[in-house]
Amino acid sequence: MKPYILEAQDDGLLVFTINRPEKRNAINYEVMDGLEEALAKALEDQIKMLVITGAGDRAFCSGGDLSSFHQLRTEDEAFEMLNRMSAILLKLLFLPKPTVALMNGTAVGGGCELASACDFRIASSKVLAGFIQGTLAITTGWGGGTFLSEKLQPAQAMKMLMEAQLYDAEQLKEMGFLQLIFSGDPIENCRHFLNRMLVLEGDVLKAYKTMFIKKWMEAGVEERVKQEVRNCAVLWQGEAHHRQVEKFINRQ
Ligand SMILES: CC[C@@H](C(=O)O)C(=O)SCCNC(=O)CCNC(=O)[C@H](O)C(C)(C)COP(=O)(O)OP(=O)(O)OC[C@H]1O[C@@H](n2cnc3c(N)ncnc32)[C@H](O)[C@@H]1OP(=O)(O)O
Repeated sequence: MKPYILEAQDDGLLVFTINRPEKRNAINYEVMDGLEEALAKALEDQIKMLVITGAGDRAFCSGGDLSSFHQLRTEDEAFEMLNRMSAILLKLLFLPKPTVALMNGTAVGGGCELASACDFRIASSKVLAGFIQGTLAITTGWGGGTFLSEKLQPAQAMKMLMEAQLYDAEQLKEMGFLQLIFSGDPIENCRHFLNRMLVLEGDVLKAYKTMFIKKWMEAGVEERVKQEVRNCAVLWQGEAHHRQVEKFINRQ
């Protein structure tokens, strides 16, 4: 089974689906390859918007693939992976077209970082989501902390990062993380959410998005993400982090 699906639809939507439901759509290197492919495809003229979602109804994305990334022991090894994924998420943030995290299910850790890089987050009413990295004795390491601090009120962003817990859909909307809670078919609800935007010319959408990109560039987002990656890589090599990940991997 291919770990991702990329589908360009007639109305200009490009839909990227992480297709690892049995691993709760955890991100491994193949999913990263897929995201890079999607971001290149999204630049084509006929594409108006990019939607990112997960297969199945359990998870949007459970973050980094812990079995695979647990092999990375040192700061340098962690840095390489974190740096690659942060570059992907920066590209997503700076994509000159609107992007949507269509949260069909739970989003944990890096799954929330992926969602934070998108312009809109809409979620099924059953969703739980949170930046639980703190419980693994690391911080966000893909740029998500920086993105969140640009998108939420500072105190809300800080609370979400520092509490390192999962919240339900109502709480996420209240905090400003979600723009819409839906029940029923995710893609139908996503189309409904995007209806009015999709009828506009692609150049209009692009011009508005560019205004925000300029703001983020002026706010030094790129440099702040680099610092976030470096900080996380240092924590990654600590014993406390490896111990917590082993606990998850070896749980019964
Ligand atoms: C590494 C980057 C870092 C960052 O920079 O942000 C992070 O992403 S840190 C966060 C890493 N993610 C996690 O800690 C989440 C771990 N997973 C869970 O807490 C739960 O699985 C879930 C996401 C809440 C879903 O729970 P549930 O629906 O009950 O499913 P299971 O727990 O039974 O899992 C089913 C299956 O999937 C495997 N799985 C789940 N998440 C991951 C993951 N992140 N990496 C690898 N594999 C994962 C889990 O091991 C089960 O597999 P099997 O035992 O083989 O069935």
